[in-house]
Amino acid sequence: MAGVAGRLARLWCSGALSSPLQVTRFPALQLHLCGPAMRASQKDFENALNQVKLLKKDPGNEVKLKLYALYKQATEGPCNVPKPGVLDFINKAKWDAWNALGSLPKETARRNYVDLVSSLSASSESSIQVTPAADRKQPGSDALVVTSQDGITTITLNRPDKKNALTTQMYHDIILALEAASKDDSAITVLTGNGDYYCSGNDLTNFTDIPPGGVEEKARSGAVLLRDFVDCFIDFPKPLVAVVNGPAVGISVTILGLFDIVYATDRATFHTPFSHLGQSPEGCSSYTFPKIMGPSKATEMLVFGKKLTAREACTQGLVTEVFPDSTFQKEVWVRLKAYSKLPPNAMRISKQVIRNTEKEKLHAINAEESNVLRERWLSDECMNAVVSFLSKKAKL
Ligand SMILES: CCCC/C=C/CC(=O)SCCNC(=O)CCNC(=O)[C@H](O)C(C)(C)COP(=O)(O)OP(=O)(O)OC[C@H]1O[C@@H](n2cnc3c(N)ncnc32)[C@H](O)[C@@H]1OP(=O)(O)O
Repeated sequence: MAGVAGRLARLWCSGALSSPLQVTRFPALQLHLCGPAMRASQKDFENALNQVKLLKKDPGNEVKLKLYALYKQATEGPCNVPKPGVLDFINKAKWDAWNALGSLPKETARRNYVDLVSSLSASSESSIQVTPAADRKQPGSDALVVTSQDGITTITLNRPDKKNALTTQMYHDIILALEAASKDDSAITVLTGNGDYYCSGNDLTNFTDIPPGGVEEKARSGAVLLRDFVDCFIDFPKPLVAVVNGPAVGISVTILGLFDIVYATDRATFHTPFSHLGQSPEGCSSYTFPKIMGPSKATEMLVFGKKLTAREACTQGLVTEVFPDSTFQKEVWVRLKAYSKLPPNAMRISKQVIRNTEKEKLHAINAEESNVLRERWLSDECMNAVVSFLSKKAKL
């Protein structure tokens, strides 16, 4: 059984158990009948499906099986598929869990799924808010989770096993999420990460997906994507807040100069090792960093790759405020919820007054940085650095 549990845990981590599993064997999680007044709406159910992706603690295999069974019952009804063979351990465990729900009505399964996820979230110390805006289209993959609640739209990088490195798909999804957030009824937008890292920057495996046009075409399309991505941050009309939950690397650091507020845990570090990687600064940092911290401190970071602690980054103006890691999530979300109740139009207009004079300049800088980086990506220095990382010879 330990072997099966281990394999299930690995499958869970890999996302292969697409939707998790509750059952009769666990009295603490008894299923209950509910009347119309206690119905879980489809929206509640979808929220719970999103919420489960953001659990900070692994809930364990038994709970995952319960989630799986409830999900299947809620979406497909009673189990009437053939029982897997005895040696097909994983599918048999899943089938047993689903089958144990018998003729439990779909609606009750849905309610129980929502309740179970809610109890798990309450005990997982996660203070990420996870109600999607009613009409928001969710990103194409689980690597980005967009939620909206209490006047705050939160975009969460959700690849904790890869330190939230940004894939090409994630850049596209963040662009779409920012466009949607700029038009939704939230007052504030937040970018944060799930897991121990905020973000480890560009996913270096992005460089391995070479199109038929070769590396030149790859560099060209990368530069266009980079420019579009950074343009969205330059133009974002509402207060934009980074909740930096852990170390930040590369482009996740450089774009902080385009945020309005940066809150960081004292566990966070800020690292832009562009020379080490044969690359050059992006995210308008060649302009914003010298402006924020003065040219020599900016040079230490952007040219020599000096890694800053959260407190150093705060002293130098890149970070607004640093919080102890133990109270970080609680303190930050209490603060943001209070800010989100301020009149939204006034906040938007005040941001414009502060930022608009710089916009044209920032767009020009973004275009220039993207062009320079396009050349850099074709350099031996950059290619060697990427190959070293991918062959596990080098790490920052
Ligand atoms: C189109 C726009 C382009 C914009 C360009 C932006 C430029 C940049 O962002 S430059 C910065 C690029 N980032 C890096 O160079 C970071 C590389 N990663 C590391 O050095 C280390 O992974 C780490 C210091 C971040 C963490 O080290 P740690 O020992 O704690 O964990 P690992 O075992 O190394 O990582 C776990 C897992 O995650 C994978 N991973 C982490 N970061 C990246 C990344 N940036 N790209 C691809 N993969 C990454 C790492 O390989 C591990 O994967 P496996 O478990 O499969 O080995």
